[in-house]
Amino acid sequence: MSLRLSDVTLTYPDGDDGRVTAVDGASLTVAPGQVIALTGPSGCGKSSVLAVAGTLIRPDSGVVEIDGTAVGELKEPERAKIRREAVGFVFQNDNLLPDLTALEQILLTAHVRGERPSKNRAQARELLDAVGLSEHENKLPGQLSGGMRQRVNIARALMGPRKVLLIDEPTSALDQARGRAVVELIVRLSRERELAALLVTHDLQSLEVGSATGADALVHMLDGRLLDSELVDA
Ligand SMILES: Nc1ncnc2c1ncn2[C@@H]1O[C@H](COP(=O)(O)OP(=O)(O)OP(=O)(O)O)[C@@H](O)[C@H]1O
Repeated sequence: MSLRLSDVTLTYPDGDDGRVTAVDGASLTVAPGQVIALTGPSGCGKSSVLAVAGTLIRPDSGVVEIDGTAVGELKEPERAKIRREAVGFVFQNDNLLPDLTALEQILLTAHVRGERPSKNRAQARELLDAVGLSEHENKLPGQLSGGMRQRVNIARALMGPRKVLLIDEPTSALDQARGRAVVELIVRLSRERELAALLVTHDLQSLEVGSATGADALVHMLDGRLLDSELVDA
């Protein structure tokens, strides 16, 4: 399994000597090529699940496995390596740098990993092609529409030997048609590349769970708990 959370609990200090429980005993398995959507009210813990799954935060208890490795037992440099190489993040804002072209935005990820851009140019071009932007590789973010920028963002998240894709509200800045196209793109690329994808969203209209172009399952979250997790925990 590419991503597995077993009985994960995460608390934060509440600023008053106490702790707030953001994730409460969450168990979830996402297989390669599977897309699980996670939804629930604001503050229920969705982003915290992504942060734990992506090794950005260590949980208080429980096990997180990425591509079969229990990442909680690793030291920080090893966790950082897995995060840089195996995990792609897509956040709601595209966070593109204003002075880099679409191609350069994607190459930057490899540059951060210490690789030479020339080595990765072919993969970056292939990713731009996969998101339908090969004719726009030299454009700056200011010359692209919101939907195109989000597609650059997705291509950037896929650069490298990815196993897991973690996506937080990718459609919130888009209208419904573009939002649906972005979700379809995430689903198609995750299946083609056998990525385990966990997609946080409020936008259930863009989802079409169970259809050919939709997520494989929808998991509801409330007060830190995954309500339907048995559906996908087999
Ligand atoms: N860094 C932090 N320090 C303290 N409490 C936090 C921190 N981050 C999140 N929380 C709290 O943890 C709980 C879960 O927050 P989280 O952001 O994971 O929820 P969410 O479902 O993603 O919300 P939203 O949909 O609004 O983004 C909330 O009560 C929130 O206030």
